[in-house]
Amino acid sequence: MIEDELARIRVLPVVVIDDPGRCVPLAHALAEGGVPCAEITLRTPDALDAVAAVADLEGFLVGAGTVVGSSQLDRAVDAGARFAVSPGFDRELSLAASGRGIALIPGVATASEVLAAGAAGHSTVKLFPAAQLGGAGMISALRGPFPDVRFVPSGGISLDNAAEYDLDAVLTVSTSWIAPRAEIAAGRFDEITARARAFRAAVGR
Ligand SMILES: O=C(O)C(=O)C[C@H](O)[C@H](O)COP(=O)(O)O
Repeated sequence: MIEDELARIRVLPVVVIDDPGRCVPLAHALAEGGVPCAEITLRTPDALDAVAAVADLEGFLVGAGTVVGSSQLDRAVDAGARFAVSPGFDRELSLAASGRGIALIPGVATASEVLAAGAAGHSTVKLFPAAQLGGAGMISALRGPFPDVRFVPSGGISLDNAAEYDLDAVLTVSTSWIAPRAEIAAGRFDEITARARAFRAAVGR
Protein backbone atom coordinates (compact mmCIF):
# COMPACT_ATOMS: atom_id res chain seq x y z
CA MET A 1 0.00 0.00 0.00
CA ILE A 2 1.05 3.55 -0.76
CA GLU A 3 0.38 4.56 2.85
CA ASP A 4 2.95 2.01 4.01
CA GLU A 5 5.55 3.40 1.63
CA LEU A 6 4.83 6.96 2.78
CA ALA A 7 5.00 5.88 6.43
CA ARG A 8 8.37 4.25 5.86
CA ILE A 9 9.81 7.43 4.31
CA ARG A 10 8.15 9.53 7.06
CA VAL A 11 8.62 12.86 5.26
CA LEU A 12 6.63 14.18 2.31
CA PRO A 13 8.15 17.15 0.50
CA VAL A 14 5.55 19.46 -1.03
CA VAL A 15 6.91 20.86 -4.26
CA VAL A 16 5.92 23.84 -6.39
CA ILE A 17 7.82 23.45 -9.63
CA ASP A 18 8.05 25.81 -12.57
CA ASP A 19 10.35 23.86 -14.90
CA PRO A 20 9.62 20.13 -15.34
CA GLY A 21 13.25 19.75 -16.44
CA ARG A 22 14.23 20.32 -12.81
CA CYS A 23 12.20 17.38 -11.58
CA VAL A 24 14.64 14.50 -12.21
CA PRO A 25 17.59 16.20 -10.47
CA LEU A 26 15.20 17.22 -7.68
CA ALA A 27 14.09 13.59 -7.22
CA HIS A 28 17.71 12.44 -7.05
CA ALA A 29 18.53 15.18 -4.54
CA LEU A 30 15.63 14.19 -2.30
CA ALA A 31 16.44 10.48 -2.53
CA GLU A 32 20.05 11.19 -1.64
CA GLY A 33 18.82 12.98 1.46
CA GLY A 34 16.84 9.87 2.47
CA VAL A 35 13.47 11.15 1.25
CA PRO A 36 12.62 9.36 -2.04
CA CYS A 37 9.18 10.88 -2.61
CA ALA A 38 7.45 14.15 -3.45
CA GLU A 39 4.01 15.66 -3.71
CA ILE A 40 4.06 17.87 -6.77
CA THR A 41 1.38 20.50 -6.39
CA LEU A 42 -0.81 21.20 -9.40
CA ARG A 43 -0.36 24.93 -8.88
CA THR A 44 1.90 25.60 -11.84
CA PRO A 45 1.09 25.17 -15.54
CA ASP A 46 3.63 22.40 -16.14
CA ALA A 47 3.18 20.48 -12.89
CA LEU A 48 1.74 17.41 -14.63
CA ASP A 49 4.78 17.26 -16.93
CA ALA A 50 6.92 17.31 -13.79
CA VAL A 51 4.93 14.37 -12.37
CA ALA A 52 5.36 12.47 -15.65
CA ALA A 53 9.11 13.17 -15.68
CA VAL A 54 9.68 11.16 -12.49
CA ALA A 55 6.76 8.73 -12.62
CA ASP A 56 8.99 5.87 -13.79
CA LEU A 57 12.02 6.71 -11.70
CA GLU A 58 13.03 3.54 -9.86
CA GLY A 59 12.60 3.79 -6.09
CA PHE A 60 10.93 7.20 -6.21
CA LEU A 61 7.31 7.76 -5.19
CA VAL A 62 5.55 10.69 -6.82
CA GLY A 63 2.11 12.05 -6.06
CA ALA A 64 0.05 15.04 -7.12
CA GLY A 65 -0.90 17.75 -4.64
CA THR A 66 -3.44 20.56 -4.58
CA VAL A 67 -5.89 18.25 -6.32
CA VAL A 68 -9.21 20.08 -6.00
CA GLY A 69 -11.35 18.52 -8.76
CA SER A 70 -12.02 15.23 -10.53
CA SER A 71 -10.63 16.31 -13.89
CA GLN A 72 -7.35 17.28 -12.22
CA LEU A 73 -7.33 13.89 -10.53
CA ASP A 74 -7.80 12.15 -13.90
CA ARG A 75 -4.93 14.06 -15.43
CA ALA A 76 -2.70 13.31 -12.46
CA VAL A 77 -3.38 9.58 -12.79
CA ASP A 78 -2.70 9.77 -16.52
CA ALA A 79 0.61 11.54 -15.81
CA GLY A 80 1.66 8.66 -13.53
CA ALA A 81 0.95 10.01 -10.04
CA ARG A 82 0.85 7.14 -7.54
CA PHE A 83 -1.18 9.09 -4.98
CA ALA A 84 -3.13 12.33 -4.78
CA VAL A 85 -3.44 14.86 -1.99
CA SER A 86 -6.17 17.46 -1.58
CA PRO A 87 -6.27 20.42 0.81
CA GLY A 88 -9.87 19.52 1.71
CA PHE A 89 -12.42 16.73 1.66
CA ASP A 90 -14.85 16.44 -1.21
CA ARG A 91 -17.02 13.36 -1.68
CA GLU A 92 -17.06 13.58 -5.46
CA LEU A 93 -13.28 13.74 -5.57
CA SER A 94 -13.11 10.77 -3.23
CA LEU A 95 -15.40 8.74 -5.52
CA ALA A 96 -13.35 9.75 -8.55
CA ALA A 97 -10.19 8.52 -6.82
CA SER A 98 -11.73 5.14 -6.02
CA GLY A 99 -12.95 4.94 -9.61
CA ARG A 100 -9.43 5.50 -10.92
CA GLY A 101 -7.87 3.24 -8.29
CA ILE A 102 -5.56 5.92 -6.88
CA ALA A 103 -4.96 6.56 -3.20
CA LEU A 104 -6.32 9.97 -2.20
CA ILE A 105 -5.33 11.71 1.00
CA PRO A 106 -8.04 14.30 1.64
CA GLY A 107 -7.51 17.36 3.81
CA VAL A 108 -9.34 17.90 7.09
CA ALA A 109 -9.38 20.72 9.62
CA THR A 110 -12.19 19.64 11.96
CA ALA A 111 -13.59 16.52 13.64
CA SER A 112 -16.62 16.71 11.33
CA GLU A 113 -14.35 16.49 8.32
CA VAL A 114 -12.53 13.50 9.81
CA LEU A 115 -15.98 11.87 10.18
CA ALA A 116 -17.00 12.70 6.62
CA ALA A 117 -13.69 11.44 5.22
CA GLY A 118 -13.97 8.28 7.32
CA ALA A 119 -17.50 7.62 6.02
CA ALA A 120 -16.04 7.78 2.52
CA GLY A 121 -13.41 5.20 3.47
CA HIS A 122 -10.42 7.40 4.25
CA SER A 123 -8.46 6.38 7.33
CA THR A 124 -5.48 8.53 6.32
CA VAL A 125 -6.13 12.27 6.16
CA LYS A 126 -4.07 15.40 5.72
CA LEU A 127 -4.34 17.87 8.58
CA PHE A 128 -4.22 21.27 6.89
CA PRO A 129 -3.10 23.87 7.83
CA ALA A 130 -1.49 21.93 10.67
CA ALA A 131 0.47 24.58 12.56
CA GLN A 132 -2.35 27.10 12.37
CA LEU A 133 -4.80 24.48 13.71
CA GLY A 134 -2.69 23.80 16.80
CA GLY A 135 -0.01 21.45 15.50
CA ALA A 136 0.76 18.30 17.44
CA GLY A 137 -1.76 19.29 20.14
CA MET A 138 -4.56 19.18 17.57
CA ILE A 139 -3.44 15.73 16.39
CA SER A 140 -3.34 14.39 19.96
CA ALA A 141 -6.81 15.82 20.61
CA LEU A 142 -8.27 14.21 17.47
CA ARG A 143 -6.52 10.95 18.29
CA GLY A 144 -8.91 10.45 21.24
CA PRO A 145 -12.14 10.02 19.26
CA PHE A 146 -10.34 8.75 16.14
CA PRO A 147 -7.72 6.25 17.36
CA ASP A 148 -7.41 4.51 13.97
CA VAL A 149 -6.95 7.61 11.83
CA ARG A 150 -3.46 8.44 10.58
CA PHE A 151 -2.65 12.09 9.97
CA VAL A 152 -0.41 13.79 7.44
CA PRO A 153 0.16 17.23 8.98
CA SER A 154 0.93 19.99 6.48
CA GLY A 155 1.19 23.75 6.68
CA GLY A 156 3.65 25.77 8.72
CA ILE A 157 6.04 22.88 9.43
CA SER A 158 9.77 23.52 9.17
CA LEU A 159 12.93 22.13 10.73
CA ASP A 160 12.20 24.24 13.84
CA ASN A 161 8.96 22.45 14.76
CA ALA A 162 9.30 19.13 12.86
CA ALA A 163 10.20 17.10 15.95
CA GLU A 164 6.84 17.76 17.64
CA TYR A 165 5.17 15.71 14.88
CA ASP A 166 7.04 12.51 15.74
CA LEU A 167 3.81 10.88 16.94
CA ASP A 168 2.24 7.45 16.40
CA ALA A 169 -0.83 9.10 14.88
CA VAL A 170 1.32 10.73 12.20
CA LEU A 171 1.80 8.75 9.00
CA THR A 172 4.25 11.17 7.44
CA VAL A 173 5.08 14.87 7.80
CA SER A 174 4.39 17.11 4.82
CA THR A 175 6.38 20.28 4.23
CA SER A 176 7.53 22.65 1.52
CA TRP A 177 10.51 23.62 3.68
CA ILE A 178 12.73 20.88 2.21
CA ALA A 179 12.49 21.95 -1.41
CA PRO A 180 11.52 25.62 -1.66
CA ARG A 181 10.41 26.82 -5.07
CA ALA A 182 13.32 29.27 -5.33
CA GLU A 183 15.95 26.62 -4.48
CA ILE A 184 14.55 24.31 -7.16
CA ALA A 185 14.47 27.11 -9.72
CA ALA A 186 18.07 28.03 -8.88
CA GLY A 187 19.19 24.40 -9.17
CA ARG A 188 20.51 24.35 -5.60
CA PHE A 189 20.12 20.60 -5.27
CA ASP A 190 22.90 20.09 -2.72
CA GLU A 191 21.03 22.42 -0.39
CA ILE A 192 17.83 20.42 -0.95
CA THR A 193 19.64 17.15 -0.12
CA ALA A 194 20.96 18.72 3.09
CA ARG A 195 17.48 19.94 4.03
CA ALA A 196 15.94 16.52 3.33
CA ARG A 197 18.54 14.83 5.52
CA ALA A 198 18.10 17.30 8.38
CA PHE A 199 14.30 17.16 8.29
CA ARG A 200 14.28 13.35 8.08
CA ALA A 201 16.50 13.20 11.17
CA ALA A 202 14.23 15.65 13.02
CA VAL A 203 11.04 13.58 12.58
CA GLY A 204 12.75 10.50 13.92
CA ARG A 205 12.40 6.75 13.37
O1 LIG B 1 -1.11 22.30 -1.92
C1 LIG B 1 -1.85 21.70 -1.15
O2 LIG B 1 -2.53 20.73 -1.50
C2 LIG B 1 -1.96 22.13 0.24
O3 LIG B 1 -2.90 21.75 0.87
C3 LIG B 1 -1.02 22.96 0.88
C4 LIG B 1 0.36 22.41 1.20
O4 LIG B 1 0.35 21.11 1.72
C5 LIG B 1 0.92 23.38 2.13
O5 LIG B 1 0.89 24.63 1.52
C6 LIG B 1 2.33 23.10 2.57
O6 LIG B 1 2.55 24.00 3.59
P1 LIG B 1 3.95 24.69 3.88
O7 LIG B 1 4.92 23.57 4.18
O8 LIG B 1 3.70 25.59 5.04
O9 LIG B 1 4.28 25.43 2.61
